[in-house]
Amino acid sequence: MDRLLVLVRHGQSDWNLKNLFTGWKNPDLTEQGVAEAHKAGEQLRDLKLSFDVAFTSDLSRAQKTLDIILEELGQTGLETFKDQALNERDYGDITGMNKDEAREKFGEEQVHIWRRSYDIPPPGGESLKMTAERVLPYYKSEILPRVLAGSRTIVAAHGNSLRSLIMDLEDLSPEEILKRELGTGTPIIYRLDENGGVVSVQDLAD
Ligand SMILES: O=C(O)[C@@H](CO)OP(=O)(O)O
Repeated sequence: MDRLLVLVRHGQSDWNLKNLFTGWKNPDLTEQGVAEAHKAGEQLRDLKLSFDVAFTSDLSRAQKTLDIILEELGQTGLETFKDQALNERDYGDITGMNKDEAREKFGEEQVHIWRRSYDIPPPGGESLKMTAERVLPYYKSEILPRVLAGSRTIVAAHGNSLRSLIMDLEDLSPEEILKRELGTGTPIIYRLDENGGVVSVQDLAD
């Protein structure tokens, strides 16, 4: 049985381009982001992959990325579940702030801690651990059972919601996940065993 799980971070958003903390805000894809989503779809098509079910967040940059990928695969109208459990990590009070300006104001180290520590949240926002605490229950109750039943599954979501899932899938330590950066619009292809363990992983960025 093909237990296929493809994860893809949305293409570049307007706020990625402007270098702003984005979180739960809802900027659109840039032209480059749209192009990245088309490329992701083409890459999956070249690998002759297709899907039985899709999952995405409540945010349009991820939904549009998924739509474009499905269009490239000739699979528009595929059964799709949208849920805010897959949303980006909430950046709280620093949402909308420029990342360079935040470094000037709060210091390089503090901003790095807010962006990449495991369990220290930015003020009023979510840490990666808190993000995992909503992503993983949703993954385990809604996504994984479908993958294990043989439904080929694609998940279009966000840098940090996917990092929290990858940490669990690949059994990474908080130190290891800190260093893991996900490219915009770049699919990662997993094949799972009957218990949900990873048999193989192929990051199309490599
Ligand atoms: O701004 C954000 O919401 C995220 C993803 O773009 O940024 P970071 O890389 O700081 O986690």
